[in-house]
Amino acid sequence: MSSQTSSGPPVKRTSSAVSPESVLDSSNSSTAKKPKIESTHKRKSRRGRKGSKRQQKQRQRLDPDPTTTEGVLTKYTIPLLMKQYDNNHGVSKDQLIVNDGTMNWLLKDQVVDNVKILIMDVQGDGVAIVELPSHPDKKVICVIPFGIPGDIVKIKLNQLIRIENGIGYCKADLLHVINPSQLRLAEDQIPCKYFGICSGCQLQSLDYSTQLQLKRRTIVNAYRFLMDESLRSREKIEDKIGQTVGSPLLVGYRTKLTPHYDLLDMKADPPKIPSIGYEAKGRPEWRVMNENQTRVVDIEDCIIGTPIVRKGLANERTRLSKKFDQEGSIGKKGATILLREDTVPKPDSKDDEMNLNGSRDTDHDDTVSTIPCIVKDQPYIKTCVTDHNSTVHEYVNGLEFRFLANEFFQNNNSILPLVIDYVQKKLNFGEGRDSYLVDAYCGSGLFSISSAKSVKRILGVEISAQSIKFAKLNAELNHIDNCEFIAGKAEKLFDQIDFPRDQTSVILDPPRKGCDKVFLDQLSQFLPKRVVYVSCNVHSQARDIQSFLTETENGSKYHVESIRGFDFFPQTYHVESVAVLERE
Ligand SMILES: C[S@@+](CC[C@H](N)C(=O)[O-])C[C@H]1O[C@@H](n2cnc3c(N)ncnc32)[C@H](O)[C@@H]1O
Repeated sequence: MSSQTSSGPPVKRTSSAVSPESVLDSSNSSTAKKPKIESTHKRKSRRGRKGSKRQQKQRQRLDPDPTTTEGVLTKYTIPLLMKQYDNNHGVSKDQLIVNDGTMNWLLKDQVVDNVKILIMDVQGDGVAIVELPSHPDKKVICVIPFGIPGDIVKIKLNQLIRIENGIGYCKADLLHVINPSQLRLAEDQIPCKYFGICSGCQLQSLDYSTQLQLKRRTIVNAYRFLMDESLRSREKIEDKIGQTVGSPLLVGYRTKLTPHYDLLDMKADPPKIPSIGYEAKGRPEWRVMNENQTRVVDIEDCIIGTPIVRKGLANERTRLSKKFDQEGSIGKKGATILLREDTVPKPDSKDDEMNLNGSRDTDHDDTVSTIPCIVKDQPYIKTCVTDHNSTVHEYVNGLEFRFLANEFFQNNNSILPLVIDYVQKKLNFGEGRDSYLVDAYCGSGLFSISSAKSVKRILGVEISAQSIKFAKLNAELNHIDNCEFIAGKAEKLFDQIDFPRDQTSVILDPPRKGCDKVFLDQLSQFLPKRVVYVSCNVHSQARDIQSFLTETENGSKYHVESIRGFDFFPQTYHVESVAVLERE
């Protein structure tokens, strides 16, 4: 590790001991106040009854859903930090800035030196308690994107946000790393030049093993926060949370990117071509500082995209730039660009190749850009699809999946074989295909079709009629005749299920908000042998598992068998969590 940041003189690393385990220290969390948890649909109807949209937004800001990143920050991380600070430093929380509506303009733009980052929040931002030069008797909690625990940094205060009990926390920009944490990688080891400016990735300045440990810690903390202490200790939850499984690809893994641009840029006088990329985050001097930084960072290349998606980004940027030169605009709507990898058999002739669906290289004879690959020992090619309504083809463990380009499909093809293998083991199908599988929130049938050979019958349910159409097609393409798929809300499956419960396993893979209470109640009444809950939001997963085990008819007959993270999105804070419930 080098001991130098990108700008300024050589610096010494901080001597304070910082282990990956303390990246988000939660040692006192068992005493943190547990939030009052309401299921998502209850919150919605409560909101629906009261007030205008503005009032609802205001209330949401003051009382965010505890399963959202803002909810975790304000209801768990900040109270925990205050408690630790209280204990360790003898500083009363009376000294913290209260946001009474007058403080915002006093704080804004203050530059503070020698700020020590104490912990990292669930979104990968550093959090510190900052002594204010303007108010020597006061302190303010600051959330500092790209700060790492143990860093000593220079920051600029930004917006003060009011949370529970009038306490405020301040968003701040990391201006300069004065003394880097032991965890921080040297500048030249950070893979992307936009890191620190672009909001897309949060963890590139940590090595991969630290990223994985951090993601396990996110899961541990989510269960500490959202599950009752008595249930946690009865279930020995923390002992059951395994090491997070890494992605085989650390960059070049994302089969879908959706960069966007700001239409307002074109309204300037004279109009200018908008930046195409991702939202800007922070205004760092510690990385490349662009004086004219716009709301969207202009990204020429995104290293987490697969090679063909990266090529697609370059093509689309050239195409839009030419369009702007000719027409003075790149369009009035559709400010998001879809780039999705498609894998198809290599066409026999050049003519067929010209007719392929995919982004074209307008700098080189307008041909569709392709990258050769091998699928099932045959020559295939990859293209980058940009049309939302195109059918996309993807191969997982030799099985073919088709789906609409703008519908859901997992975005990291490299980790899917590991996840599918793990999930199938946990679904614990018996010998001789006498098991049954229910696939709730099944999308275009990834888990069903991957499991079809091991079970007698499968029933999948999914709210998107388009995805169900493709799930049926995918079963046919892979010569599978024991899967049935129905369109509708997940609970619809209980209307028609006739599987023997003792031989049935259920896989759930809901969207970020998690499951509805009505679904969990019916799942419990159905009483399957096993439940494997795959989630892209471990906080809603923890809430749902707490609710299933303690509030549903048969919940007490289940116990948590294991919980394990899978890193679908290296370099970002996201983690996918797979929890397994087993009936006694
Ligand atoms: C995270 S994706 C999982 C898809 C699939 N398991 C896969 O891996 O490809 C969640 C899916 O749930 C669907 N969905 C959202 N709300 C639903 C509901 N209430 N009932 C059934 N499906 C729903 C979405 O359309 C989406 O396809």
